[in-house]
Amino acid sequence: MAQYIATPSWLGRFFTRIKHVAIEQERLVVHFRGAPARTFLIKDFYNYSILKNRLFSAKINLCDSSNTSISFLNKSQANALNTALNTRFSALLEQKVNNAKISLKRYALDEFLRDSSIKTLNNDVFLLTKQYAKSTSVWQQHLSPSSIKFLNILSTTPNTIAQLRHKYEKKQLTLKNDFFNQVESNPLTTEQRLAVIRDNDKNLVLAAAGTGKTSVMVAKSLDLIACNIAKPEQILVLAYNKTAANELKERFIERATHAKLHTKAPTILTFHALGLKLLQSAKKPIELSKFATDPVQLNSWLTGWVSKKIQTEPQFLKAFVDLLHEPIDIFSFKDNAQYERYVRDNEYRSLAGHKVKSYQEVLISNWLHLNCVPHSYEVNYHFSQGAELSGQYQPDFYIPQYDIYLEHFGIDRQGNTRADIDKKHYNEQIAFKRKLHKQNGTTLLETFHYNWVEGKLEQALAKQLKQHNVELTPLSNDEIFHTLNNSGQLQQGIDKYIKCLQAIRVEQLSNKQIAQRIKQSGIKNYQQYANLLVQIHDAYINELNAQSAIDFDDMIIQATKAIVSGDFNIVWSHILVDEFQDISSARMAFINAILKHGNGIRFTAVGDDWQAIYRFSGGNLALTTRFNELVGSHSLTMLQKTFRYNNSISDVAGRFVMQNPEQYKKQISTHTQVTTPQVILLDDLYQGTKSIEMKVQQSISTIQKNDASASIAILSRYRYMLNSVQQHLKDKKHTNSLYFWTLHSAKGLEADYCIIIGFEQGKLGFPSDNQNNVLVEALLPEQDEFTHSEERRLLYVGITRAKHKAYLIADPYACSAFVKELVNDNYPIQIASTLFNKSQLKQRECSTCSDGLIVPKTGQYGDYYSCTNTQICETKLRVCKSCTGPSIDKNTYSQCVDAECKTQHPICEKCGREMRKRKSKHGEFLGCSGFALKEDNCKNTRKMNV
Ligand SMILES: Nc1ncnc2c1ncn2[C@@H]1O[C@H](COP(=O)(O)OP(=O)(O)OP(=O)(O)O)[C@@H](O)[C@H]1O
Repeated sequence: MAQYIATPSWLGRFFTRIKHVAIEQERLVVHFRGAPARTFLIKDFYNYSILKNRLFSAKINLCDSSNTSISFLNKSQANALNTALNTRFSALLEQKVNNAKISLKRYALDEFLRDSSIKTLNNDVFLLTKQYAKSTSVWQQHLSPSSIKFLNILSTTPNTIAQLRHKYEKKQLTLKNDFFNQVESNPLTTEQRLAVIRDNDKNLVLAAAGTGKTSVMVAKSLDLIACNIAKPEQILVLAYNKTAANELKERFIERATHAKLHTKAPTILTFHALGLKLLQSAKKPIELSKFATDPVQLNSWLTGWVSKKIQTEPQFLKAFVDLLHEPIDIFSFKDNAQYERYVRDNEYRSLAGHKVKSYQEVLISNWLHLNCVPHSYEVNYHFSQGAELSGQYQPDFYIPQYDIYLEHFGIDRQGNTRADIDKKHYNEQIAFKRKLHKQNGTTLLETFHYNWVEGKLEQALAKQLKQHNVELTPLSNDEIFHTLNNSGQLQQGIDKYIKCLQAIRVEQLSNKQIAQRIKQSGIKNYQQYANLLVQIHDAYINELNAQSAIDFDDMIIQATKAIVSGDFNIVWSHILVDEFQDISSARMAFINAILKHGNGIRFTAVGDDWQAIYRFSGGNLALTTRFNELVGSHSLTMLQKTFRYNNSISDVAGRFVMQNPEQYKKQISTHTQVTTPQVILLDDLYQGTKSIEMKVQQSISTIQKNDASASIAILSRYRYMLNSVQQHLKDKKHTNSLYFWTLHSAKGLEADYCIIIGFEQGKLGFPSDNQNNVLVEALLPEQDEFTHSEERRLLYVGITRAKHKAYLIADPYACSAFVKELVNDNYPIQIASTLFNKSQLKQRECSTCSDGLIVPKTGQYGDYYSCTNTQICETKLRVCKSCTGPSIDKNTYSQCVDAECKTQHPICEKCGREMRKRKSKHGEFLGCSGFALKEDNCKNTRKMNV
C-alpha cells in the first residue's frame, strides 16, 4: 500500500496528465490519466532526488538513468514524498555499502580477485565509489558514519584490479611465509610463491627448464587443501604421461607428510586415464582397439584395406599412384634455397626405380613405366655435344628400344622459368639442345612445365610417343599393385597415410578442414588428396566400430562428448595441467568442456614454450604462445630462476632458443654461477677418423677423472645412434651411472653431465632435414615460420638436462646448421677442436648451392672434395697440392680456398685436367696432363704463367 502520495497542484492539473505519484514498496510509481503508469526502482537511482519549489507547484528531479523530472506537484505533498524517497534511498544506499563491503572482502580480499568477479565488483564497489566521489557532501549528510568511513577509505586508497590483486598477494606472501619456506626441500622463490597464490579463473605459469614447475604444482595443491579451499578430490592434476603422473603423486605424498598434512593426494592422472575414468563412470564402451597399442596391427590393416581398393577400384589406384609424391608447383618457390631444400627433403623415386629430381619427372617416369616403356634417366647423350653445354649432356630420359630422348623443360607458355633460374640462358640451352639433336639426327621429344599446370602432361607424352610408333601397353591393375608392392612404394604410401590419419585424429579435423589445410599448404590437386584421406579416415572409423573399440584419440573425444551431454558429475574446483606447451587441440577441447560444464572451476596451465617438442603428436604450441586469444584472459606468472644448471648453460641455451622471435622472452637467473664456459663443442673424430662411439667414451673418461660418481646422460636425436653408443660402451668399465635418452624422451629428466651426439647435416642429422612430408605437415597443428623451430627447442631441452656441463659432439665436415650458428655467432661456448675455426667452416661452405658443405672424398681417380647436397649440387673440387684443402677451378688455374694458402695450380682450359711443366727446344711451356692418354686425350699447351 502506498504510504506517500503527491498529486498535481491545482495549476498542474492543466499542464500535466499525472494523476498522482506514490512510493510503493521500493518503487516510485507515477500514475497518469488515460495512460499506463511509469515505475522507477529506487535502488537504481545513483543519487538523492532533489526537490525544486516553484511559485505554485514543486518539481522532483530524480537521479535515475534519464534524470527524469516530475513537475507540477502539490508543494507540501511533494516535499513529504521527496523526503520519504530520500530516506528509502539512504536505506538502500546503506545496504549497497554493506554489499560493497561483503563483495570486496569476498572477491578481492579473501581470495585472489578473479576475472569473473570483476563484473560483480564493478557493480557492487567501483560504481558506488564513483557515485560517492561525485556527491560526497550530499551522501555525507544522509549516510551513517561507518558507511561514510568505508566509502572514504575506498575512495582514498588505490583499488584498481591490479592494485587489489597486488594487495592480496602481499598479504598472502606474509601469511603463508612459513608454509612456503617448508613445503619443499628448499624455500620457494617469490615467483614460485606467486604462482601458488594466484588463483584466477585461468592461470598460466610460464617457466623455463629447471625452474621447479613440479614444486609449484605440488605446493599449489597442498596450499588449496591446507587452506580448505578445496578437498583433495576436488583437485585434478593432469600430467603429460604416466611417469610424470607417478612422480607428481610421489612428490605430493612426500611433501604432505613432511608438512604434517594428513591428506590423500589429489586426482593425478594422464589425459587418457582421465578419459577412461570418465567413460567408465558414464558407462560408455571402452574396449581399446589393438590399433592403439600395436602400430604393426594398424599398419597391416591399412595395407590390406588399401591393397584391396587398389586392386578393385581403378580410380583409387590412379589417385594412390599420382599422390605417391606431393604435387608442389616449383614455380611457387621464391628463391634457389627454397628449391634446393625442396629437392633435398623429398626423394623422388619412380615406379621404374629411377631417382629423379622433381615431381613432374616422377610423373613422366611413372607414366612410361605404367605403359611398359622401358627408359633410363639422365644417361649420357650418345654424341659429342660441343662447348655450349657445361658438363656432360644428359637428357632427362632415354628410351633405348626406340632410340628416343625426352626432355622435360621447366618453362611456362611464355618461356618463363623458375624464379631462381636465368630465363634467357635456360631458353638458349633449350634451343641449343634442339639444334644438337637435329644435327645428330637423334629424336628429341619434349614436354613442358605448362603441360603439367594445364593437366595435360600425360596427354602430351602419349601423343608424341604414338607419333613415333612407340608401343604403349598399359599394365594391369594387378601388375601395378605388384610394382607398388615390390618397389616399397606401397608401404611408403601407407606410412604416410598413417601419419596423416594420426594428425586428422589428434586435430579432430572435419572433411572440410582436411581439404582446407591441404589447400593452404600449396599442394596442387588438394581435393584429390582430401578425397583419399577422407576415404581412409572413414574406413578407419568403420573398422573401429566393427571392432566395437576405441583408440586413444577416441578416449579424449568420447569423454569430451560425455561431459558435454552431462553424463558425468563434475566435482572439481581446480584443474592443474602440466607440460601445457605440448597440449593438443583435442585435449584443450576436453578441458574446455570440463570448465564449461563445471561450476566456477579454476584452471592453471603450467608449461614452458621453449620446451614444446611434440608437434608431431598434436602438440599445439599456439595454445601457450597465444593463450589469451585461444584460451582466455588469465593471470600470468613467469618462473625464471633455474636451480638445475649454471649461468653458462643458461646463457647458451636461452640465447639459442630466443633466436626465434615467436618464443616468449625470459630473463633467466641461475642458482649456480660459474666463470668459464660449460658447454663444450667437440669434433667426432678419434685419431683422425669419425667415431662417435670412441668420442663419447673419451668424454666419459674425462668426466670420470674429475667426478667419479656423477650421473652422465648420452642424448641423441635418433635412437639408432644411441643404440650404437650403448652397444659400444657395454663392456667398458665406468664408475658413473650412464643414461641413454633420445632428446624427446629426455623431457623432465636431468643428469650431472650430458653428452649430446649426432650434430651433423642431412636427413638423419641434427637439426634433422628429414622434415615431415608436405602433406603430413599440412595436417599437423600450425607452426611458426622460424627455420628448424621445433628442432631448436629440442636442443634447448637437451642442453638444459645437464646440471654441470653439456658436451656437444659434432661432425666438423658435415657441419650442422646449429653448430655453425654456435660458432659463427660467437656463443659463449668452449670450442675444443680447431676444425670448428670460423675460417675453416667458411672454407668448407659450398660456393654453388645455399647450404651445402664441401667434404673430402676418395674416388677411383684419387682424393677430391664434393658437396654434401648431392641431390642438387654436383660441385666437385680438386685437392690443393700445397695444403690439401679444397681448391676452386677458374678458367686456367685452380685456386686453394684456404685464406693462408691461396695457391694457384694451372689447369687445362679445354678439358680441366692439370697442366704440367714441359720443356721443348723453345723453352718451358705448360702441357695438358691428358696428352698421352689413349682415349679422350688433350694436346692443349700454353705459355708458362698464363
Ligand atoms: N625454490 C627452490 N629452491 C631450490 N631448489 C629448487 C626450488 N624449486 C625447485 N628446486 C629444484 O630444482 C630442480 C628442478 O625442478 P623441477 O624438476 O621441478 O623443474 P622443472 O621446471 O619441472 O624442469 P624441467 O622443465 O626442465 O623438467 C629440482 O631438483 C628441484 O628440487
